[in-house]
Amino acid sequence: MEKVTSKQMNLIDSFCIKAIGIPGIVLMENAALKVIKNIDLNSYNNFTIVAGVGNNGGDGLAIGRHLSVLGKNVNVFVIGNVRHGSKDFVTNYSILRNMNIHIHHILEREDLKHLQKSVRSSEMVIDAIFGTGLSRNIEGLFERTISIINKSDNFILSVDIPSGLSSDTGEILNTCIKADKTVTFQLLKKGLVENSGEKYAGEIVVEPIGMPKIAIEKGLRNF
Ligand SMILES: NC(=O)C1=CN([C@@H]2O[C@H](COP(=O)(O)OP(=O)(O)OC[C@H]3O[C@@H](n4cnc5c(N)ncnc54)[C@H](O)[C@@H]3O)[C@@H](O)[C@H]2O)[C@H](O)CC1
Ligand SMILES: [K+]
Repeated sequence: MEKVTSKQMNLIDSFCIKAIGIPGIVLMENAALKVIKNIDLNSYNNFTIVAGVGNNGGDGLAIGRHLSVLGKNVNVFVIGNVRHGSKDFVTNYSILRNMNIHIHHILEREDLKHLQKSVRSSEMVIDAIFGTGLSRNIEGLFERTISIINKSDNFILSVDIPSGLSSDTGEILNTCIKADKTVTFQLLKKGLVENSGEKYAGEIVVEPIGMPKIAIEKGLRNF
């Protein structure tokens, strides 16, 4: 199976959006629905969603919306500065607010007790903190958040990449989510099957999200 780097994925992404005209929010919605497809909805009713403020976080918020609409109990946490949020993250953030779905913001250590309480009462954590945009060592509140999630006895499903794993090299950037399952979008990211990837990714499922072959070939030609 073809393995790609984050650079190649970004090329494919931007070709889809800019050259073909598939809006990023459409890809994000497709991604969210493919994660829902990989959740056994008969076995899980209580979820903790932990989202960063990039598009990986946007995926997480869209997943939370669908789970809520399906009648599941969902606690949504956002970590990072929403004002720095990506465009598509902000779209999904606003939708949740308009639906009066409470969003817990992890801004200081004090806020972690709400996360601790949530993971004690949930059965599954959706890890949507970082995806292919992880760019430096994870520290501070992000590190503590990952530790709380890893110590919980929840089933951990990572969106695209376990947060903390480099999608290019499979190295851990100081700490990493230890996922039971990773649903990765469209193509297998190199880091998932190299170095620490296999130890942290859990079961890997590659789910197409509607990217046309013409876009994929564009990205694969650039390495
Ligand atoms: N490629 C596709 O076809 C699709 C990808 N989707 C999802 O988008 C993410 C990639 O999103 P991106 O916005 O590029 O980056 P991330 O969300 O992974 O994170 C970037 C975010 O995090 C900040 N950051 C990076 N490193 C750190 C750190 N160590 N500490 C704190 N903050 C950090 C950075 O500043 C950004 O704010 C991909 O994985 C998919 O899940 C689409 O949604 C679907 C199509
Ligand atoms: K993730």
